[in-house]
Amino acid sequence: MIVTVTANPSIDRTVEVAAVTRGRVHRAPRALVHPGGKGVNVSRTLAKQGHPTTAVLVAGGAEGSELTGLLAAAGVATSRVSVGEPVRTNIAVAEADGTITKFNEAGPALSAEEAERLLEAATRALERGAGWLAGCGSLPPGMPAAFYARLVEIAHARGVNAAIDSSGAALAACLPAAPEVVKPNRSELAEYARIEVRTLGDAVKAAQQLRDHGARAVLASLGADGALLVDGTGVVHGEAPVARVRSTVGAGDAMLAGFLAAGGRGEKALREALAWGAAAAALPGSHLPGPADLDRTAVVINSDISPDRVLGGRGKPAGA
Ligand SMILES: Nc1ncnc2c1ncn2[C@@H]1O[C@H](COP(=O)(O)OP(=O)(O)O)[C@@H](O)[C@H]1O
Ligand SMILES: O=P(O)(O)OC[C@H]1O[C@](O)(COP(=O)(O)O)[C@@H](O)[C@@H]1O
Repeated sequence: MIVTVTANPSIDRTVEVAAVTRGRVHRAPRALVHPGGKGVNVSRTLAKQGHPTTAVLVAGGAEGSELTGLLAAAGVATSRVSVGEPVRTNIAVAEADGTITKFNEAGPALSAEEAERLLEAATRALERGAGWLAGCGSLPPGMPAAFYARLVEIAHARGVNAAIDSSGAALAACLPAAPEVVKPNRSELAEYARIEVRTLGDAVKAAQQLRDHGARAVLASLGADGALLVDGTGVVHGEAPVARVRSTVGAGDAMLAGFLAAGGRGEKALREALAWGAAAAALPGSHLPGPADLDRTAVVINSDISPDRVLGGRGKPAGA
């Protein structure tokens, strides 16, 4: 069982347009509406793949009921903490060339009492039996940055492994609690290490800093350049090309879901993570992959990593 915790879930709306021109009205033929938030997406992917999961989340207002209704319809078990303010809506604009522009609301502020109830709900879910706890996404305004550190401590006190996917102060603050894995993307690596992450070597350096400050392993997602796994045994890089990228919204969440479903450590889990992340990138909106969407044969693992490989390009050395 994998328990996910989402302190700041969302309703995700994706509108598809041919191309964006700033300052113009765009008529979108359709909008896709999905339950959102990083932990919610990890649980949605696991459920779709037939893996036991419970999504612990805060959900207020009519939007909160819509969110839990959508999750029930998708067969995702939830533990809902009702709060005063309504769930946020996040908008993604998908252009025909694969460019995604996202507008994420800050989300409703939680009171200290609501934050405590979320931790209690997570604790109860773990006590029903879990191998992993995944704490994912931004924290709502006013939530102490130490929230994820407390979640990791709650997991460890019950012999449960902890994975954290967050950014900024919330990511930094969880490290002393020694989560088994953190999952930054390229910009989160750069923000944490305060360096420009231009090459694979830069990404490895930034990931090492996260390990130096407490993370046991770093699963760093690098968009079209795949992902790095940096742990106590070394560094592995892998990738899985996607013929047509439809929407990368949720790709990082699907990737973390694959990693945890495959045991949460080592090259075998990295392979699964890459297959699930690539499958999500090939699907529109926040659609997440089921078993039939996975192509494990597309995954390539590079044990000898090329530190000069420029990210965002296709293998060109830095300065070339
Ligand atoms: N353009 C792409 N081509 C192939 N795989 C992709 C692409 N974009 C994302 N992915 C897959 O999804 C994972 C997560 O994407 P990324 O954008 O790095 O994370 P996040 O969604 O957390 O920002 C990547 O590590 C990769 O496996
Ligand atoms: O909590 P944050 O950082 O605002 O992110 C929330 C958004 O991230 C998502 O979970 C997608 O995540 P990724 O694109 O990083 O995989 C959306 O469903 C949601 O709108």
